[in-house]
Amino acid sequence: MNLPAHPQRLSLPDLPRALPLYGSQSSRAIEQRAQHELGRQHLPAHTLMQRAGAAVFRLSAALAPHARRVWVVCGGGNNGSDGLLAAVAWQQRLQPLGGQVCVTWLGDAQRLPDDARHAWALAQQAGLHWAEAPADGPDAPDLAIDALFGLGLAQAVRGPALDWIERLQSLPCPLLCVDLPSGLCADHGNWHARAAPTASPLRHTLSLLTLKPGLFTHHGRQASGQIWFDDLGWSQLGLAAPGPSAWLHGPETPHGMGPVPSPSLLRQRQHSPHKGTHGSVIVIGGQQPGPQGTGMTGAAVLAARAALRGGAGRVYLGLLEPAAGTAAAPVFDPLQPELMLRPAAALLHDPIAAQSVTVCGCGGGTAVAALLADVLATCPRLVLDADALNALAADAALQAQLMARLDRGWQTVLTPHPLEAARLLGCSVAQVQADRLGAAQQLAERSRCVVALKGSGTVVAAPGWVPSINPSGNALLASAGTGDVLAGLIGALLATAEAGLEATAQAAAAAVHRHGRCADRWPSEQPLLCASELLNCL
Ligand SMILES: NC(=O)C1=CN([C@@H]2O[C@H](COP(=O)(O)OP(=O)(O)OC[C@H]3O[C@@H](n4cnc5c(N)ncnc54)[C@H](O)[C@@H]3O)[C@@H](O)[C@H]2O)[C@@H](O)CC1
Ligand SMILES: Nc1ncnc2c1ncn2[C@@H]1O[C@H](COP(=O)(O)OP(=O)(O)O)[C@@H](O)[C@H]1O
Repeated sequence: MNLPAHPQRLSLPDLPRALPLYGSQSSRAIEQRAQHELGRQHLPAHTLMQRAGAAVFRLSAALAPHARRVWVVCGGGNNGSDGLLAAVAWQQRLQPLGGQVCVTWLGDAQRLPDDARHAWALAQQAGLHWAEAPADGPDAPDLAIDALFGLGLAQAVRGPALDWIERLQSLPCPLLCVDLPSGLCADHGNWHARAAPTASPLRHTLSLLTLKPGLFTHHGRQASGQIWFDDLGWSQLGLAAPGPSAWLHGPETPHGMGPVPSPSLLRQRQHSPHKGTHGSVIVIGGQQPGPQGTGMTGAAVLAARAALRGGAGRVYLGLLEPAAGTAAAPVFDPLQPELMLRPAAALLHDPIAAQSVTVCGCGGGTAVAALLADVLATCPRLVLDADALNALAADAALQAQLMARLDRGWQTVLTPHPLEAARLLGCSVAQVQADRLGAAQQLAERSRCVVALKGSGTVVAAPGWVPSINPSGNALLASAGTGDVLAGLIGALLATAEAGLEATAQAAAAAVHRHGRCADRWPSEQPLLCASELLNCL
């Protein structure tokens, strides 16, 4: 048998290059092409499945080399057949050692696809031990393989599989999920069983033939654990793949352009830059305390500081006017005196606005709505965040103004979290989360903007392009103010980017990646990362 190359450990977040992701439909098309080509080359029937089974066995043996009691849970489709072949290989290994493989099988022997029938026959010959559940106590499994459902999971799981999935995901031993964790939707990262699994360092997923987008967004990262990839020899077949459903962001950009130079690289290359070389950023936001005492000045300050730390040469902070009878705006930021504070309206009417990137909305409250038409009309390069997005969602005239910006060659980046995206799309948060790639793309097409839909696996989309999923970041970022830091950082990277939609999308994706990587590099002994600490890592 032609053995596949070793499974490759995906070292997130720093991939050497962007990786194509294929949803269930394109994965099946790729499988068909591979099967056809293998047949044309006169390789034996079931070669692909044999390779998949061998890859599962090999990786599981590497993860748990001393395992003696292996529980393999198999479904009645081809995911299950990969599991059955791995179970047979484990049986051959463990028999002389006195160990045991226990197989739980959910299938109908009368209605099996071709590959699965073959695997079933091999499993019968091997004399595996079949049971509804593994032993408990001292004989409990020390390795488990989840081969219940993969690409074929069509709807919410019902019946005994629900209990098996729950049990698999909570075992105190290493678990290898075949292709996808059973319960996870390959296309969207939705969870179709009971409660989505909590994170576990014992969990691994080996994605076969293709990498699927659902592994990297919504519930995907948490449910999959460490992700591995084996292309089952696809790259050696020399066949053209269909266009990817999405990209997993890497240093080579997803849309075929060269790498985006970071401001620090620019500085290294040039000897005599001046502050103008590194671009200017204006931050507009920070509603100040009104008569009720509520204010959000800090959000705009975070964004402005992030723009500075992100490499912008000059940063202006335009705080929204205080309401009559309330305290005057601060005149400078004592912790970051480099920031230049001006009233927001004055900045908008200064020629600086035409030459800068404007980040608008952080902590903007209700006050930002009054300025938004002016911002859309005067700022050629714009990042809209938070309350600017909410104001936009509530006003059709502003939306029309936003859409028209691209005709002037003006670029806009929208940075919604799922609730803001739902408001903009006129749907529910659940609908956004159920198809994050689709929601981001729809919003990008509708608004004619670059969109960064935030959350686990932030999606960056632009009109007419294949979206990308960001592989960096973690739940440490789930705290107030980290989004403001991201908005400021996008502003900084845009300030030195080329003009045009592609360069804008690249800069946004690069900023999202850098922001997430700070959280990934945060020392594990420090359990909390607040937004102002995040600033120090940019
Ligand atoms: N396409 C590929 O990329 C390759 C696929 N292989 C494996 O084959 C898998 C795809 O095989 P299949 O198409 O047979 O799909 P699966 O094996 O993932 O699932 C299909 C089976 O699950 C049942 N099922 C689906 N949803 C259910 C639900 N909600 N509740 C209960 N039962 C449900 C179906 O009736 C069917 O019996 C991949 O995930 C992978 O593991 C590998 O063998 C080789 C390459
Ligand atoms: N679980 C998570 N995994 C990765 N990134 C996350 C997670 N939760 C939040 N984030 C990131 O944290 C930031 C939060 O932004 P946002 O919701 O706008 O917060 P705020 O408005 O309080 O600043 C976004 O960049 C988002 O992608």
